[in-house]
Amino acid sequence: MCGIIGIVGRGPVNQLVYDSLLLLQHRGQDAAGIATAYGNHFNMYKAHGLVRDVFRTRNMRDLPGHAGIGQVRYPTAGSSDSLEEAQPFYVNAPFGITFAHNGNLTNWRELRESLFKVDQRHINTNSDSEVLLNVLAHELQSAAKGTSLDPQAMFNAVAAVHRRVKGAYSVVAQIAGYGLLAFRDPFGIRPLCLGKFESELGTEWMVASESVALEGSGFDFVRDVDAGEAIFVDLDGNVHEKQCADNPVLTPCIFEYVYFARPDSTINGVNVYNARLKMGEYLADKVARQIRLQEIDVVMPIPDSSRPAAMQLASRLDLEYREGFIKNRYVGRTFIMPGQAVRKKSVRQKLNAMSMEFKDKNVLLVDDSIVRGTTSREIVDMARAAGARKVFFASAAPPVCFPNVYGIDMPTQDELIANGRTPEEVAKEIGADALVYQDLEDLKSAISDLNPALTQFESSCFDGQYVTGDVDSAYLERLRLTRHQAKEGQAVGGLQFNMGYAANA
Ligand SMILES: O=P(O)(O)OC[C@H]1O[C@H](OP(=O)(O)OP(=O)(O)O)[C@H](O)[C@@H]1O
Ligand SMILES: NC(=O)CC[C@H](N)C(=O)O
Ligand SMILES: [Mg+2]
Repeated sequence: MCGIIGIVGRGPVNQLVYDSLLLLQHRGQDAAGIATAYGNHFNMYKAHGLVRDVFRTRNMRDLPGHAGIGQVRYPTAGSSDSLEEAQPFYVNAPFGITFAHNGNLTNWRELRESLFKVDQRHINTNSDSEVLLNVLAHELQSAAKGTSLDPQAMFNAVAAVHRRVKGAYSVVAQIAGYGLLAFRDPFGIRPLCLGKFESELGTEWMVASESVALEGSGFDFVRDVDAGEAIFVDLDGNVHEKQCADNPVLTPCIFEYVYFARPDSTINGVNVYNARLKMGEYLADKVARQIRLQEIDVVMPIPDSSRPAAMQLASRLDLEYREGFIKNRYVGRTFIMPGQAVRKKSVRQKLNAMSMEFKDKNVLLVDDSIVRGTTSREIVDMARAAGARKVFFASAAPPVCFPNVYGIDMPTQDELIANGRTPEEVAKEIGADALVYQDLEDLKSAISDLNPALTQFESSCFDGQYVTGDVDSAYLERLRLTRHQAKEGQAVGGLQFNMGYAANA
């Protein structure tokens, strides 16, 4: 999951983009980048690492301008090693565009081929985002009247993008000399919202993945960008908006509410913290049906993301709530780290069990989700080593059994611990005495209860239903093989593949 920011301000925006990216750091820890517009000239800097490590004073000084975009990356296509795949991206024609994307395209291979053979555009990385930028650039070129562009032409271009592209995409793009264009795919799978700030010099606008980035930077939340909608803010701060999809159906990723988003964000009218409290309530009722409550001495969260759900579960069941695991605040999120070895090592570095909370107790550990089982395996082990008698486990999300192709890096089924296993078998695998999973219907209700208008969700990792309609078993098998080949170090793409592709095509 990546985090994106776009700002049209009244003064220099480099610090503002930086500060907002810091507020989205939980969405991507691999690379960060900022591109600012100074008149018709773009300045850009991107590198691997956390925001605070990427930008030095000299880099910030080299980012002048009253408008800018930024991105924090969690790769789902290409690789985490390639700096060329870090964002923002830039193309020089038409007009000059800098671009940042959150999401993942499902038809990027087909698009890359048609871009090369028909549109005569060469893609030089394995990033689906570079493909998306080039589709946008091509459609802007087709929609523009000669050398000039108006908002209607931009909206026509976004409509054409919607017709060609499949998958998840929330986008911010700067068009040199014009302003900031932002849009969201017709299902609104990834979040995107708009905010404003009344400065002494006039209104400033910000588009961000999550509302926390707006509010934390002093901006007021205005609204979510609708599924399929495009918003254009010109360099004078005038806002133009248009629905560009033929048949938009808001179907947001349910995993944003479970894990990805910050609890203090509000997405599609639902506050994430409240949704997690509700998940705790529904989960409590299922725990009460499956485990004898007298057997549980204490409920504990697995920091950080499960805290609200665990707290509410304990309160509903009238059980004691304690924090037995202390988190090292200098270790990031383990799930979004690249590679299993580093994820496994980081769980131990990140969490430490305090024996006084575990000794001779039966504990119920609550996590927001169990995906590969990296965290739960280690945690159950740590709880026992700290003296726990019985270790029960509850997950605020249902079993994750299917790959995600829309911006979460879980591309193969065989890495998912619940794939092909019953909950009892997963319990055995992680070493727990019992395991309770949330039901999918209850998870959906936990969110819909807070906004009854929100009834449809992208929940493929739980139910195998892919909303874009182009993901079938053959697609998933190809994804699996690609991933296995990549792990074994075989050439499956990258720069050399692209060059070969160009030469042979
Ligand atoms: O089964 P797994 O593959 O281990 O994935 C699930 C775990 O990963 C996430 O935690 P993470 O450490 O990424 O972040 P958090 O501090 O926000 O909980 C999530 O909250 C679960 O704890
Ligand atoms: N998680 C995301 O949003 C990833 C964006 C893009 N697909 C990349 O890999 O860089
Ligand atoms: Mg966690």
